[in-house]
Amino acid sequence: MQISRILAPGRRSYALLLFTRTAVTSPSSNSVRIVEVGPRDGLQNEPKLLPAATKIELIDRLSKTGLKTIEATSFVSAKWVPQMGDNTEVFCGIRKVPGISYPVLTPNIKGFESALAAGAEEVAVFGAASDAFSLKNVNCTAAEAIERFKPVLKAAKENGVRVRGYVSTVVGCPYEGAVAPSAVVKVVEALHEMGCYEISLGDTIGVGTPGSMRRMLDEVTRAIPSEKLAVHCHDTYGQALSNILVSLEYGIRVVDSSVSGLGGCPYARGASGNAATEDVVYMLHGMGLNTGVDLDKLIEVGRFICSELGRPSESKVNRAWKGPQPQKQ
Ligand SMILES: CC(C)(COP(=O)([O-])OP(=O)([O-])OC[C@H]1O[C@@H](n2cnc3c(N)ncnc32)[C@H](O)[C@@H]1OP(=O)([O-])[O-])[C@@H](O)C(=O)NCCC(=O)NCCSC(=O)C[C@@](C)(O)CC(=O)[O-]
Repeated sequence: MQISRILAPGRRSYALLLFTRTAVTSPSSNSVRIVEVGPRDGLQNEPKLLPAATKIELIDRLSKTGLKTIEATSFVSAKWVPQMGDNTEVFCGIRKVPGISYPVLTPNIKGFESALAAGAEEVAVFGAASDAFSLKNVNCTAAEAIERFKPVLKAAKENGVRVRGYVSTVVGCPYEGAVAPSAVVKVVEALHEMGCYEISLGDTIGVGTPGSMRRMLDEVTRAIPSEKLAVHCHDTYGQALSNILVSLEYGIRVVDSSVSGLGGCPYARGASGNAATEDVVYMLHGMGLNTGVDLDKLIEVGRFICSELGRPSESKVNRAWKGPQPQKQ
């Protein structure tokens, strides 16, 4: 699979072409699951409080696009992230479609208990590979955050709730700069051992490049199988799609993205939105990979939320879209 590793650096573009062919012809690797993070990651940084009804409508519309995972909200402190203060109202207000998972973020047992009371069946804990970011984001070090997750994982197991894990700052930290792959491995292994069914690798501030992603993925995929991994690429430096392509090369088949590229982390200054879901889906479909997402419907949802927010879409595909492309005869 990782053809680039056996080719000289100058020949890596050929490697990607070869990889694309491999992916298209191998049925087992032909599908990619998109984790839509727009309603949570996309909106958490919005300075103006959005009505819960708009968030509910966004999620309900996303539920009709073919997406199978839609991160709905987070059960964090409203003092820290005011935009998520309506978590219970939003979570209870959405029309849950059978077959779609609606995970919510829970930083500690308090958040987990509130999420459980609201009826959550999947939660996500979020750690980081750098202490400085962790301290700003959740007010404790990376190692202390892992300790806070232990009771969450225990309670989740007792209640039949699935837990996803996040690792932020996997290639760069807004406060510490470049992050060593070994620091990422440490947190990934801890989350994996603790029982997270999947671990999402977050380039929180979008500074990664195919080079730094490869260096990080070389080590992480040696520690745990790529089937357990997802990528979460912000697009601050315009590298998100390239970085997602690299992760596909490593066998990763779960990609986080945000409709119309909404988002950013309130505790990572300068971070822009995630890779836009429309752009990711367009790229994957163009590679012959299946996402189950109806791009036309997704475009409409992107236009809906951007009109609610009063700004243009960050998705190039959404801005350019003129309807479905003609099919080859
Ligand atoms: C984690 C805490 C709560 C620690 O905050 P703390 O102040 O250290 O917490 P504490 O345990 O000392 O409690 C202080 C107060 O918060 C309350 N509290 C305590 N826990 C909760 C909770 N779960 N829900 C609601 N309230 C809570 C608690 O009850 C108490 O209330 P008070 O007595 O002052 O009235 C805080 O730092 C926090 O909420 N941080 C949120 C950070 C956040 O949401 N960041 C964005 C998400 S992460 C992200 O975007 C990155 C990601 C995932 O997308 C991947 C990537 O891009 O890299």
